[in-house]
Amino acid sequence: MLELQQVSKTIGDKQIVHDVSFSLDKGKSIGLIGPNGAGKSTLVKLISALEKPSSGCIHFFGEDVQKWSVKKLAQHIAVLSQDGLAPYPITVYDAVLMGRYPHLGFFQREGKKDHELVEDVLETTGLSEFRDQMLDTLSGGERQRVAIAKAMVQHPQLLILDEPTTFLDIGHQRQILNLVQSWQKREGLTVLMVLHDLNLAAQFCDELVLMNQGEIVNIGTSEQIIARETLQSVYQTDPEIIRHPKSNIPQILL
Ligand SMILES: Nc1ncnc2c1ncn2[C@@H]1O[C@H](COP(=O)(O)OP(=O)(O)OP(=O)(O)O)[C@@H](O)[C@H]1O
Repeated sequence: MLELQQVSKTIGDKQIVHDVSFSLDKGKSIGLIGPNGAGKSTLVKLISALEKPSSGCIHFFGEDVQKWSVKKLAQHIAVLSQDGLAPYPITVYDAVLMGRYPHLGFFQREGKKDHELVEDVLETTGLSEFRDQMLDTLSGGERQRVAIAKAMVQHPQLLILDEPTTFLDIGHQRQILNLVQSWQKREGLTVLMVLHDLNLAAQFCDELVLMNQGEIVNIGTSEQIIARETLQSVYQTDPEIIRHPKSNIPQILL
């Protein structure tokens, strides 16, 4: 569904992303991990066509995303940044409804179906009680949930999340990732998320792509990637690897 072929990005004389190739199947989730400055956010900007690669190509269902209009991009790909939605003075309901805009025609107003969808999604995301509250009065965690709700009504095929848990407490981290995971399983959503927390990445992603210095170091399951030698060389630290008592997934103790 998503395929990157030898994608590179150079800014000035600095090569930020170098020769990156991987593919992502429909309905799967990939965790993009790696140390600070590895090139993860830059790669996300390239995939979501916010930036152009210097060389290589990115295909979505066989089409070059760089050639897509902004509207077509928004119909297929939703991107969530780490701080969620900007705190504009509009209600939660209106902010979520904006997720329908890419699907409306020129000058077309939202219809009954759009409003029903917003109601459903507010319910699913536990936001019904906030529907009339202004976005700029919400906490960071609540705003992040509104961003997920808006992405849900946008109905993308690919959801990209750049560090979605940065400003969230552990309860809300789990809540957001559970929401994304159940959406993925329910509707076959494809997910690409940048995560610094390797324990969450191991628990919530089907596959991990480990980057360092602009390049892919390794791609595999958490079993393959969350291994002492692999992490030691990339992160310059010596973590203990243990097993999650319930899921048996490898987890890191620093
Ligand atoms: N516009 C730019 N001009 C120059 N250098 C840039 C630019 N954008 C990114 N970089 C550099 O590219 C490298 C990769 O940045 P990027 O933000 O993609 O890394 P990252 O893996 O997301 O890092 P972090 O985990 O710290 O967010 C960094 O060294 C950064 O300074």
